[in-house]
Order: sequence, then C-alpha cells, then structure tokens
Amino acid sequence: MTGAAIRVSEIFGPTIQGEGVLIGQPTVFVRTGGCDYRCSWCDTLHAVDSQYREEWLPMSVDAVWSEVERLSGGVPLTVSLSGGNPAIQPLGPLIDRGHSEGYRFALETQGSVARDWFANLDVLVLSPKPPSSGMETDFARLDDCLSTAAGGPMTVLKIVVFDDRDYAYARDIARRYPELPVYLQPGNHTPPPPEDDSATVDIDGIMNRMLWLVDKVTGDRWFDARVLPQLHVLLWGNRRGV
Ligand SMILES: C[S@@+](CC[C@H](N)C(=O)[O-])C[C@H]1O[C@@H](n2cnc3c(N)ncnc32)[C@H](O)[C@@H]1O
Ligand SMILES: Nc1nc2[nH]cc(C(=O)O)c2c(=O)[nH]1
Ligand code: SF4
Ligand SMILES: [Mg+2]
Repeated sequence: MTGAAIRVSEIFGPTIQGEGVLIGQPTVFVRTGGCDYRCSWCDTLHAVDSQYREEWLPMSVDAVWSEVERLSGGVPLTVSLSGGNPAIQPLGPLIDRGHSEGYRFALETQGSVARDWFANLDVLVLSPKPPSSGMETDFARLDDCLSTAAGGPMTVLKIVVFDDRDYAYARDIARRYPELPVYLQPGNHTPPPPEDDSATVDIDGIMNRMLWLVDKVTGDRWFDARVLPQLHVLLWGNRRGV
C-alpha cells in the first residue's frame, strides 16, 4: 500500500463544484472524516462529529483512486478534496497518483493545519472562519498554509458571511492578504442536522443574505470581492452526495 490510510467519509460525483473559484466545474468529491474545528453552523457535521466516526472508512490510496476513476469514467477532471478538514489526512500520495493520470486537485481547508503537499495542489481554497462560527483564527497557522503552498497552487480565500461582524472579518482578511482573490459566500443558517440531509433549507433567507452582501460590497466599493452563493444548495438544498 502506498502511504498511510485516508479516513474517508464519502466519495461522490461527478457533480459540479458549487462554491467559489471553480463554481460550475464538473468534479468528483473526496470528503475526509474528522475536523479540528467545530463551527456553529457547519453544514457537514456527518464528516466532523466523532459520533459518526465509525462511518469514516480508512482507505488506501489505491482504493480511493479506483473509486475516483470509476466515478469519473477514467476521464481526468478536478478532484475536490474536502471534509472535515482534509489537511489532517495524509493526502500527498493520492495527489501524486492522480497527477500521474492527468487529474487535478483542489483542496478546501480552514487554514489551521499546513502540509508540505499543499505545494502539489492545483488549487488551494483557504476558508478561515469568521466570528459567527465560534472559532478563533490562528493567523500564524494561516500564514504557514500560504508559505507552504507558495509557488504551487492557485490560492484563493473563501469566507462565509452571516452578519456585519463576519463582513468586517472578511475585509480584514482581504487587507491582510491583498494578493489573494476573495470569494464571499452567504451563510446557510439552516444547515442539515447530520442525521437528516432532507431537512428543508431556507433559500429565501439565504438569497436575502446574498442581496445584503452584494449591497455591502458595492456600497463599500469593494470591487475586488466576488460574491457567490452555494450553487449546490440552490439546486439540491441540504442533500448529501451532490
Ligand atoms: C464543510 S467545509 C469543509 C472544508 C474545511 N473544513 C473548511 O471549512 O474549509 C467546506 C466549505 O463549506 C463552508 N460552509 C460550511 N458550513 C456552511 C454554511 N452553513 N453556510 C455556508 N457555507 C458553509 C465552509 O466555510 C467551507 O468553505
Ligand atoms: N456540489 C458541491 N459543491 C461543494 N463545494 C464545497 C462543498 C463541500 O462540502 O466542501 C461542496 C459539496 O458538498 N457539493
Ligand atoms: S472547519 Fe469546515 S468541516 Fe470543520 S466544522 Fe468548520 S465548516 Fe465544518
Ligand atoms: Mg458543503
């Protein structure tokens, strides 16, 4: 077996990337299990809460890779690595394997753990957490993620915004990293409870938050910001595996 086992919550697709810089692009998701954060509004608790850890299978690189190849029909695409926090899993050998077959890799992480294999990614999405999450940003660690990735992937920021404090946080982060593109994402205040992915989602509420966010950004003449909804939530609500 190449490398240590990867704890996998789910592998699904192809679907479209619903968020941020790759929005609309066909992708297969590899969602790892386990997270060092507990965001108050996390929409993926089935891959975070240790209550569900028996559903996270330790898989070899070969096993993960054959599932990605099966789902993609062997046609190279961008694989989205998410979680949980995928940075706490040994994903370097998987990335090498996929690259050797012509696939690309995008990874989403909160920026709390840096890995040397970040440099081998094609896209690194850093999603530091605003005050409404209840989490504290460790800027030294976020800086580490950036310096580890330097010269490698296209790196972008994606910040979830629920309220004025979150918006102020997003502006601060953007000022701190002026070289990074910033994507703002309205928060889903009706995320699914982990055991029920059919729970209804308040699309009108999310769209109102989106409109508010557009007003904030344009009112402040923050013309470098990009504001995008979670497209998969608009299309499929809280459903899992899409
Ligand atoms: C589920 S997380 C997994 C990856 C990593 N742990 C992270 O937070 O970046 C993927 C993305 O979903 C976002 N997200 C989680 N819950 C959300 C919610 N209720 N509304 C909007 N975005 C949410 C996160 O901020 C992150 O950008
Ligand atoms: N279609 C789709 N796009 C996504 N972008 C980020 C996701 C995630 O849960 O990390 C996600 C997801 O679960 N589905
Ligand atoms: S860091 Fe990501 S996966 Fe972890 S609790 Fe927060 S939103 Fe959920
Ligand atoms: Mg999600």
